[in-house]
Amino acid sequence: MEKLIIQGGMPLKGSVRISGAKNSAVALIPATILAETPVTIGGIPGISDVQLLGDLLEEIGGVVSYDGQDMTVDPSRMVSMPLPNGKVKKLRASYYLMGAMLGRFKKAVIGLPGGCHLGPRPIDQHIKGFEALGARVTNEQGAIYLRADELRGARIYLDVVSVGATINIMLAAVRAKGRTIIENAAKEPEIIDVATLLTSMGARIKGAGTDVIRIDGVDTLKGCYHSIIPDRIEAGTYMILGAAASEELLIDNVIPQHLESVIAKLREMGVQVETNDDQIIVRGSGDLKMVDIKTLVYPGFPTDLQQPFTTLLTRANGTGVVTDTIYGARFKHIDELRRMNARMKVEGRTAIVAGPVELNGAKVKASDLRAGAALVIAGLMAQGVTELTGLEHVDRGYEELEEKLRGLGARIWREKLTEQEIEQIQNS
Ligand SMILES: CC(=O)N[C@H]1[C@@H](OP(=O)(O)OP(=O)(O)OC[C@H]2O[C@@H](n3ccc(=O)[nH]c3=O)[C@H](O)[C@@H]2O)O[C@H](CO)[C@@H](O)[C@@H]1O
Ligand SMILES: C=C(OP(=O)(O)O)C(=O)O
Repeated sequence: MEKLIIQGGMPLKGSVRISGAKNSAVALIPATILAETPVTIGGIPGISDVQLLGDLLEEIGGVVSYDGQDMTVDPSRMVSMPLPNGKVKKLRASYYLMGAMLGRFKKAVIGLPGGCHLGPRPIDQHIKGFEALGARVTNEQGAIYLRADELRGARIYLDVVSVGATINIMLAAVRAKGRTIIENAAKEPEIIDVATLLTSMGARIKGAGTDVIRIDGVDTLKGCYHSIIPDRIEAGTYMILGAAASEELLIDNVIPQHLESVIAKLREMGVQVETNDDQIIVRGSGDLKMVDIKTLVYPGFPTDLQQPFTTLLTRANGTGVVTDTIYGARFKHIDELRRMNARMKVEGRTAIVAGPVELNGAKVKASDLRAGAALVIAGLMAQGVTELTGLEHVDRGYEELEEKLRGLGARIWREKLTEQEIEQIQNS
């Protein structure tokens, strides 16, 4: 086990290149199951969720190679091996194996997924979709059993706008007989990315990126090459860092349109943000105006950036209200930020932040992925040294975090935890 040591207070400057999108990669990799010949995806980020999914595809007979950029999956010898336990429980996105294996093999057994603990993460809409397509779905001792004699297209109205359910239903429906219509679908860029891959594989999908998606099932899908979209959440994290602790930060390999809500919020605070085709430049400013944040489905403010943005608000003047309408309990970073001198508290689905305050370095723990990002930014803003544990969460989503930050002038490195520190963490 390791900890990150962050020596705060260094002014950051320079440019950072954004990796491929985690939340696309974790759906694109399972989608390769649906093909009958090898699929290559370019720009796959080197993060632990990717490693786990690669291992899972190998468990079911896939041949997977990854050179740190391109991942090639040969799905030709895959079988519908049950995966009730083990690695499926370590990440949320293992639920995409349900849709993909159901689509290809008409059966699957997948343990209920893990991922960040953000409060309840139900999958009732995924199951409703699979059932509408003709699958029988049962939960037996914590594993979901899916079986179908054949999948038939259906009209499915999602009761809640869900990224996971939209993608999972799309994965199953591309090889169903006839037309599927998903109404009240989510519109996130990652959904368009998955639909683009599936279309290159031979699927017939219209409307991805709008709230009605039409899918005409096909009998077979073939291999192809697909280039992943840049990670808008990683980009947003560096934009927030740029506003919080840099003179000027250039964020390269980004699609600015994916971050309009974040750009607008930063500008509302008085941060200078410039965009061009595939870059964003953020200039930190002395005085920041306090703002309220409310997370919403895309194109609203992303829940995945709520936690890092809360850290930035500690520098702003006044009192702000942060509301997470997607995951109302996504506030485990607040207590840790308070250890660093932040003035904030949680009230129901909101956090109240008062600023400006000067953050102090402290020993803190990441409870989940974006809480980790929030604390890394806090550590870089703070006076003194911050020691961050819980790095297994951060490693799920940020490729080469320390390397990228050191490239901007940050003093940040990893150290092994002592036995005494490991014992303290295990007892806390
Ligand atoms: C809409 C949204 O912002 N989705 C985010 C969510 O995706 P993720 O795929 O985890 O969540 P969904 O988009 O599926 O869920 C959105 C909301 O619908 C609820 N729900 C979902 C499925 C279901 O069957 N039943 C149900 O009630 C969820 O509890 C949540 O409140 O977290 C990911 C990781 O943090 C983000 O990358 C996604 O952008
Ligand atoms: C919470 C996240 O990931 P996951 O849904 O995979 O747990 C995230 O990407 O912020």
